[in-house]
Amino acid sequence: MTSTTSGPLLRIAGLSSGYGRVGVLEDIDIEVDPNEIVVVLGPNGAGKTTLLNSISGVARASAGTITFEGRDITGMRPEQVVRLGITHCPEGRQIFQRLTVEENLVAAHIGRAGKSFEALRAEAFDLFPVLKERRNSVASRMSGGQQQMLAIGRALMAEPKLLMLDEPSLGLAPKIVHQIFRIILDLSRNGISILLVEQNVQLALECGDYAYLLNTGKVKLHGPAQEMAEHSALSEHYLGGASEAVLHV
Ligand SMILES: Nc1ncnc2c1ncn2[C@@H]1O[C@H](COP(=O)(O)OP(=O)(O)OP(=O)(O)O)[C@@H](O)[C@H]1O
Repeated sequence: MTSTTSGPLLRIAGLSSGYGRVGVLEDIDIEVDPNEIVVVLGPNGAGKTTLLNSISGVARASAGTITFEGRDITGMRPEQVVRLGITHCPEGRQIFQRLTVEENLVAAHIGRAGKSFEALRAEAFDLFPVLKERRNSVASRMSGGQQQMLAIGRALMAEPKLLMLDEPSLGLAPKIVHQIFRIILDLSRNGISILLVEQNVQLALECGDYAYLLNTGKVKLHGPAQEMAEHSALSEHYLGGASEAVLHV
């Protein structure tokens, strides 16, 4: 296992994966460059979450490779993957509902790259001042937007080089969604690469550098986000259930 810093940060080549004997992804190629925001779009059941689960070691690869910073991480356990600098912020947030903001942040600090808990907490509070205001509040008492901010704040406590966000805008009011997307842009400007699964096609493509469209476990379309945005009518149509033939145009 050699490690190099040249080339993409994350390279997925010929990946097929799933859960037990259930195959979901088939022959997927995806790359994320340093400082890039890569968007993954697709209808329900397309395999977007399974892609993130495959990278974080939750879903098992049956073929292909996942390489991070030149190191083959295929088949690594989730805790090993986190320690290498990949953090998965799952759909539905999955914060500890009964714990306070502060306790949630403490639980997520793994001391990966040597920054102290206090330094990382200060960074999270700078990004999300509401978390500082509500540091002693129990998570379940907070709004959906605040809980999403806590979920991202928690993910940052592991000092990721690559942050994977699964539908961070889900169920949130438009004003909060814009706030979350501004934070995502800030994170990428601060050197964190982002792999973003989103149903909000328009905002995701405005924010992203490159995008992939998944359906039935395969990459159907990919390209620079701006070019993909020109396909947005197609994507919207697609998200409503267009045929594969249309997508191959
Ligand atoms: N733990 C699991 N075990 C078996 N099959 C699963 C499991 N999780 C998901 N699947 C199946 O894998 C397929 C892809 O699901 P996945 O959650 O990756 O899609 P998605 O694109 O993220 O969809 P959504 O937008 O609804 O979250 C679906 O057919 C789903 O039923």
